[in-house]
Amino acid sequence: MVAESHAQPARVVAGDNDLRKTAWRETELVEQGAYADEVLNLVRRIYRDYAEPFYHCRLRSLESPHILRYSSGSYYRPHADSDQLNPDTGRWEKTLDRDLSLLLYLDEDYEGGELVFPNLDFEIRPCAGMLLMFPSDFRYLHGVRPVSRGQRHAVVSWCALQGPRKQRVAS
Ligand SMILES: O=C(O)CCC(=O)C(=O)O
Ligand SMILES: [Fe+2]
Repeated sequence: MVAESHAQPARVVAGDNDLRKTAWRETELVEQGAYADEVLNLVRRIYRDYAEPFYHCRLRSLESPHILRYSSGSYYRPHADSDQLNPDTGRWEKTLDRDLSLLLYLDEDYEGGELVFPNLDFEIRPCAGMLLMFPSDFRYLHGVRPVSRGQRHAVVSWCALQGPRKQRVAS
């Protein structure tokens, strides 16, 4: 599987049921309004209570979490959260200061929307309350299959870590 650069035209070339669309993603960003602080505190707590002891690391900085809404037809093509493929060299380059990615899922009642890790030959159907964390680099290329019914929401967050292990968190 070869990931493509972020610079993709928003043109649909295939049916709803696969990831062969040229737009990088089709998702909606949910306006968090008065809940933004609560979401940020929740995510900070998750990093502190789960990520730090598991990865033996310390948080350095945290981006404001996003909440993504996937309605029917929404999808996210395979991508790495911190790295981009340089089309000239064919090599992955770290372009964003992110070490760990966090996904927290909010819904049960939808179809499609599986999270796929093409390089790991692994996919999972998120359910409400499921928490996933993984290193943000190209080893953990991931994407979301099109949702075919209902709505799927995900809290998405990325953090940078302190210290020498920050470039590549052990899996
Ligand atoms: O919605 C998901 O399961 C993944 C979202 C994602 O990969 C991202 O926002 O970077
Ligand atoms: Fe991602």
